[in-house]
Amino acid sequence: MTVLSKYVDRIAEKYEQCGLPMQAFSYALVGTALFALTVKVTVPYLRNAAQDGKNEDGKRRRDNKGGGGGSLTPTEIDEDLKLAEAEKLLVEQQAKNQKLLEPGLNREFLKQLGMLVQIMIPQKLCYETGLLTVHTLCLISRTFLSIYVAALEGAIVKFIVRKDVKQFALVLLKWFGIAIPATFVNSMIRFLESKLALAFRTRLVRHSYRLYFKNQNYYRVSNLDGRIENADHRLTEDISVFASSVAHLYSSLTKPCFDLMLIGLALMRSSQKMKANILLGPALSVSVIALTAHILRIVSPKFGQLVSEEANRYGYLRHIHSRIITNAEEIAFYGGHKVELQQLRQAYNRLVNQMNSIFSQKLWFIMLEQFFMKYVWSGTGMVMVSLPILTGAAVNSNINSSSTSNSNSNDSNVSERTQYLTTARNLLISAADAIERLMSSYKEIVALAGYTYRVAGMLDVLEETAQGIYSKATVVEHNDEINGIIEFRDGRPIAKGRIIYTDDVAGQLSDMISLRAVPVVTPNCDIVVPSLSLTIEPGVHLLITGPNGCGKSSLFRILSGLWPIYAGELHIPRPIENKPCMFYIPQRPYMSIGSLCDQIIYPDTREDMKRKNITDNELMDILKMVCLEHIGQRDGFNVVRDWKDILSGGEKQRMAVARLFYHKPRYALLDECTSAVSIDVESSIYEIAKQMGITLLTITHRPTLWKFHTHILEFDGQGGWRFRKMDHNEMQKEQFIH
Ligand SMILES: Nc1ncnc2c1ncn2[C@@H]1O[C@H](COP(=O)(O)OP(=O)(O)OP(=O)(O)O)[C@@H](O)[C@H]1O
Repeated sequence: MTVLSKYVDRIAEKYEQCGLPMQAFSYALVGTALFALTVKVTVPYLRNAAQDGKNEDGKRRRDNKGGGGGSLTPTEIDEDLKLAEAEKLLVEQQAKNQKLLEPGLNREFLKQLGMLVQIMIPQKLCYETGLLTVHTLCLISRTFLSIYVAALEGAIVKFIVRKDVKQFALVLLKWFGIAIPATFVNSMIRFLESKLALAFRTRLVRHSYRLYFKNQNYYRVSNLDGRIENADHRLTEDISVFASSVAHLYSSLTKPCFDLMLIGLALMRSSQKMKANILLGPALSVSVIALTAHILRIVSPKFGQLVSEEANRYGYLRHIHSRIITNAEEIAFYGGHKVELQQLRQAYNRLVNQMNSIFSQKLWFIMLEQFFMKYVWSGTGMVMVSLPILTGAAVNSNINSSSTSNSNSNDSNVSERTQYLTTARNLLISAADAIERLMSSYKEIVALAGYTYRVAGMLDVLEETAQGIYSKATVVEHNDEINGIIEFRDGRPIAKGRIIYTDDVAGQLSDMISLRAVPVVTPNCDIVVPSLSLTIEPGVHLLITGPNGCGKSSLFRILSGLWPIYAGELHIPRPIENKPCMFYIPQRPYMSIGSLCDQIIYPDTREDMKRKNITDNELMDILKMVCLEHIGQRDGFNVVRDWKDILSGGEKQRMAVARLFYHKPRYALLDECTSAVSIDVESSIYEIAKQMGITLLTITHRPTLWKFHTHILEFDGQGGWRFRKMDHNEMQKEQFIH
């Protein structure tokens, strides 16, 4: 800045020599700056207007397409249409997002923050309040130390002016002595801030993990509800940033407040010493600060909204990355890297755009902020410091008495004033620093509002989904009722169906599963089957068939309680801890992290296994039943491996069946779970399952499995179905085929 102003001065002098007055040069400079600012403000609007014009033009050309008026080629028109469609979707999405509450410094933010604080500090006396107390004490002592150091520095200058070497050395020693506790307190403040952030984060993580796993929320949130796109990002990154931001804000708000209070008092005291008006300086500074703060508040960009959007886009980028990692093999087989790369680039570009927009908004805001804080406040500070000397009674009396007093007393007065000036200057620098921190805390508070919105929003959604309240953009129109099946309230479908545990009926334990007029409805509110009624008892081995997408797997989702029941009644046995009533095996089995033993006993733990008195030998027997004993012999039961990659598709399916034999449930929900298993092993698996007394509910397209079932449920793909006992010929279907 100094170099620039010197340069400007030199140029102005040069022009003055050439006859151009300095004033005209200043006008030209200010005019250019104003012009640049006008261009900066208006160009985006002009650009938007031009874009709107272009869109209109494109629309007109598309409209003219039928009349043959446009000169575009069919490919260009196609591209144009696609772009317009994509833009429309984006605008709709943005409009929807804007309708939702915008994060910012408002009542909703305070409410959400209050709710999160209650989670982070659950009791008056807890670890977090202890940390907060020690932290606060450190912050207060740091302020006292700053004031003491400022006073010492004033005294040092006074003794230098007086040429008092002995006193100077003494005060300098004191100054060094105070440096040790001062630096320790500084370091302690940072340490406590980090500890506080970690403590808050731990409380929040524990709370949100508990919610995330309540009532299968991890499934519901991503499948049945559309409000949280990347739960993983919110549960990790957002919580961490929120906790750090709260802890940092605590110190960056309280410390400057203490500073201001105590420094203000110290300044007033030293003004009083100089016999000056103690209210004039503070009144002037308060009015200047209030005015500048007000201006900054008005022109401040909406940082909360900007930060929240940035976090959204960052989350989406991570989501695309994790999708690629999860589906790497499939993508590699398809050679889909071009599409995936494009998606990754698009996601990254969107993040970059958002960050660029934040940077450019910050550029002007920080410029204004710095101007106020560095120049306007410094000027006010100078006036404040000089006021007691210029208007102080001591000064006037000194001037009046100067003719009569001796030179010694004059020296003493000068040194006193120098001490006052040095101390006041140091205190003012600390005060200005405190106010600057307070002002920049405003930006942090607004950014915190963005994170609060994301974290509190996630907890709200988790609470709601745990209670079965979902919100998802459905493809169907929200009529009050769809075919008399789904009822909507406030745009949300109501799950009116009932789940009744069979032991609730007349207090008798029954193993029966019964559906009474239950519709099969997808999370998008598509009705796949309007009404389904059937009863399955132990020993009723049911084969479920039908075309793709007819609702076979959806029936299992309803039986397992994953999808809500919108009407009718579902009677199922009450689930008992450690003894599952129904056990589901999907086509692509899930391999957990851990050893071979962990794979077989999943979702049991080793402790559960011990409690059930199951030994490694029994596990080996189970492996033999599914023809996987060679894996047990090769790797043992305790070696941790990445089973997802080590086992082949068929082996993974057999491992899943091993789980079934370990748990021995009353009902097995088998969703094409042996499609990659050889036919002979598959038959033996079904035989063993029946011998164990497990009732089979099988979805399959393989006729070889028909003989293991007694009943059949056929979906026609149009919402119709037929449930009946299989006749003898159907059971022997395999023989006819061979
Ligand atoms: N999570 C979901 N959200 C929305 N719709 C879904 C969801 N899962 C399935 N559907 C839809 O529900 C319908 C029935 O799906 P379901 O998985 O039950 O089919 P299926 O009969 O098992 O088919 P397949 O034989 O191909 O496995 C399909 O139209 C499908 O698009």
